Amino acid sequence: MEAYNNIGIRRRLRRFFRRDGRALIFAMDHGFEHGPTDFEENWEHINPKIIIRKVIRAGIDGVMMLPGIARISGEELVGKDVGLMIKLTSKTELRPKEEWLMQDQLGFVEDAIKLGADAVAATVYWGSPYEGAMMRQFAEIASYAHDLGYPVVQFAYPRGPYINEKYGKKEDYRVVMYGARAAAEMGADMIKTYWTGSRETFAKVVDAASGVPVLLSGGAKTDNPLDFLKLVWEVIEAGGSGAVVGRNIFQRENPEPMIRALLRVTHRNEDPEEAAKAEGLL
Ligand SMILES: O=C(COP(=O)(O)O)[C@@H](O)[C@H](O)[C@H](O)COP(=O)(O)O
Repeated sequence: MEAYNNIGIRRRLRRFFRRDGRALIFAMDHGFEHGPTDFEENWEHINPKIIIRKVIRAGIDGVMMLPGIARISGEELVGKDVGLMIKLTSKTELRPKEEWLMQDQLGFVEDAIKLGADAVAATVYWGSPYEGAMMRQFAEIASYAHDLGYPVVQFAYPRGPYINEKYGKKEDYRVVMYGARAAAEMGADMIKTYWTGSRETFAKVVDAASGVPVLLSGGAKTDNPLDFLKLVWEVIEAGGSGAVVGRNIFQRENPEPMIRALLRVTHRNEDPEEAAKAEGLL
């Protein structure tokens, strides 16, 4: 059993990562996690079928979404060479603010498998008063998924009152590094986390994960596409394994050139300015 499920995990992880060990993954959980207003900049992308068609056409390596979005846009993914990651925890911003530090389970590993997932994902807010509940939730998802040969991705986000008190912000490299390390120690197969502000500090986060791939969590859309390309370039230079990007893709009217430029930076180590020029972004 052990040998079988290990092979399953490795094969399924490769559906996201190219031979260079890097991946560009499109994130579309915002309608739930931030609310549909995130799509107002480019309203047609509220329809997952439309944006998923575009990101696949541009050559994205993988997509990440909640179970219902995978159900709605499922046809777009059939027969396509793209990894599917289903996220099984979330929270809305409608709940009382004191509970924003918790993500709850909204689906099950079996649901993700039925939808054709290649990996499942769950968030842990390291430093939250609900940290223990999210650890338990992650452990249950991981134990079940690993038994069946499915990789598990942790969105390892430091977030909580003591972090702000002690370090000033959740992006301080010491706490991002701590979260990534905790995710690796829990048995995550891939880690998604925040930018720490510099290549040197992000490299320490990568070191702390000790071989578990660390991907950037994109963040808010930058006005200038070049700024975001530069950020992803820094991640790659720091030893990061790529990026999981939502708003910098779906909030752009024409996301395909941006995706192609991101792929150039991620997989060809292309200079961000050259990549932007090549795709007509400058
Ligand atoms: O993790 C998320 C939210 O994080 P957040 O609480 O906004 O820090 C997701 O909704 C997104 O998948 C993630 O932020 C990646 O999308 P972008 O940040 O690139 O839009």
